[in-house]
Amino acid sequence: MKIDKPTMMAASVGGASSVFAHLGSVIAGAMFAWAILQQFLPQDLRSYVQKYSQRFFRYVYPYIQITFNEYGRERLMRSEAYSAIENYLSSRSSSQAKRLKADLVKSNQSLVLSMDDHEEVSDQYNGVKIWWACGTRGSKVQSSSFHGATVNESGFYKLTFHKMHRDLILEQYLNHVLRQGKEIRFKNQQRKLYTNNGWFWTHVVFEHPATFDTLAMDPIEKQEIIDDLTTFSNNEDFYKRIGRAWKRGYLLFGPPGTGKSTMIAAMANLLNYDIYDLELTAVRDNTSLRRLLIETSSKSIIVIEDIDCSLDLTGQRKKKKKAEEVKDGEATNPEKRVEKDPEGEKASRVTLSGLLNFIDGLWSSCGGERLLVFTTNHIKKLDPALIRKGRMDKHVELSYCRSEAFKVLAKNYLLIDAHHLFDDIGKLLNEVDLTPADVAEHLMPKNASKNVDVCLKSLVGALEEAKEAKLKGEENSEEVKAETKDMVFASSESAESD
Ligand SMILES: Nc1ncnc2c1ncn2[C@@H]1O[C@H](COP(=O)(O)OP(=O)(O)OP(=O)(O)O)[C@@H](O)[C@H]1O
Repeated sequence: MKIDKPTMMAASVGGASSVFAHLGSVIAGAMFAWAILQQFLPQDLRSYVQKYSQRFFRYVYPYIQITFNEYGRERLMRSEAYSAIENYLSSRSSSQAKRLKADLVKSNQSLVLSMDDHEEVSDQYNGVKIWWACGTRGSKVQSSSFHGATVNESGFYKLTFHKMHRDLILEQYLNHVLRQGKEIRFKNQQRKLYTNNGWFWTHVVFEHPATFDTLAMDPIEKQEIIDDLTTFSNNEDFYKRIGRAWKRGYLLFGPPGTGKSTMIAAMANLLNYDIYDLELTAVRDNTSLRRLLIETSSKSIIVIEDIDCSLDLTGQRKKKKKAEEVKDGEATNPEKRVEKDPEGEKASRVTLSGLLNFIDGLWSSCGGERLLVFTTNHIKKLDPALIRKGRMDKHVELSYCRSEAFKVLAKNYLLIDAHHLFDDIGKLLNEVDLTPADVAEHLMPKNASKNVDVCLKSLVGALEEAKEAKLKGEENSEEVKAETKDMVFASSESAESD
């Protein structure tokens, strides 16, 4: 059965004016009769008539309407449902509505269209037709304040459908609209990079260009990570079914300059997630940590970089280890030491158990889609409780640049897939340890013409130097070993003769 909404059952264009004239006189007549009746009918009888006329109207009018307001009663926050509907209707509005509103998103790069007030569009769901109308309540009130006008306007969407489809619309269609609308919003939305300033977050627009295509690492391992991430992101129902919070922990480890931060940016770009870069040393205590983490939104990556340096996560205060860390840590990554805020470290009382309680407990009650990523240059320094499976589900080692990873860098930096120096470079890279950051430095354009040969020869030179230094180092250590052996042998001989 084909159902048409009454407002859409307009007569043909030719008879429209006579229909409206007739309708107008009927309404005017009814209003006049009602006004007269109100004069003479007693109060009780009047409300009785009102009640039954409404019932009658409901009975003959077979449509249900639902209104979604832009703001709640407090007018503080824009309703999420309203935004989701606006996004969901965007494509239908641009193809059906005659009057549209336009908005710019993503640094003015893309235009989002929505229907203007009093426009109406239709939608189909499982063969059922649905109508959406848009309107505004209130008005712009001119005020004498410095800002000129106070906006009291609030938009709304009105959904109309036949009452025989009530269950389908309420149980399935509305969920479908909200879910799709949120997805569209995430795609259009600019991603943000949040950092914590003490116990509150501040953010900037996140525009890191790294992707998994530009990340230099073993291609098989890379594909595994991409599959793992996309499976995680598409599996809300699975997590619900098995009763687990929709979260996944990644531990990225490896020497400095091997691409841990770059991989986090690539993850965010792949999944369209925001990043929350949590600086633990700036968090005073476990309560502040909990507050910060509760404020993180769904579809986000919460990152704790250099977790081994962030805090003493064995539950002891940082002070004890400070001398030791400065001694062995500065050699591996001097920059990190400079970044450390001694004030923050003094003030921070975040403990390992506070962090673990959050990872295990809090997310389960918050719901939402979140990745937790820890990075470290020294995996052995970490407490095993922190990185056990279930907390850190996937351990990814980012290591020195080998020939496969080099090919990715050459393609990105020099736009080449092959070169006669590739074989030599591949062999040398397998013999010495150079980080992708070091290799990339040699592939940066040396002059305006971006000479490929110059770049690759510079890399070969650096690799040969590194090989020579390695061989020398090995020879020296052999000599030292031999000398030590001789000394041990001599001292044991003298001990025996004694
Ligand atoms: N695997 C990689 N693929 C592509 N580029 C890389 C890779 N590793 C490093 N780089 C380049 O080197 C620079 C430093 O890399 P990145 O900051 O990601 O390393 P990191 O492992 O996080 O280092 P750290 O431990 O010091 O934080 C980046 O700007 C990036 O361009």
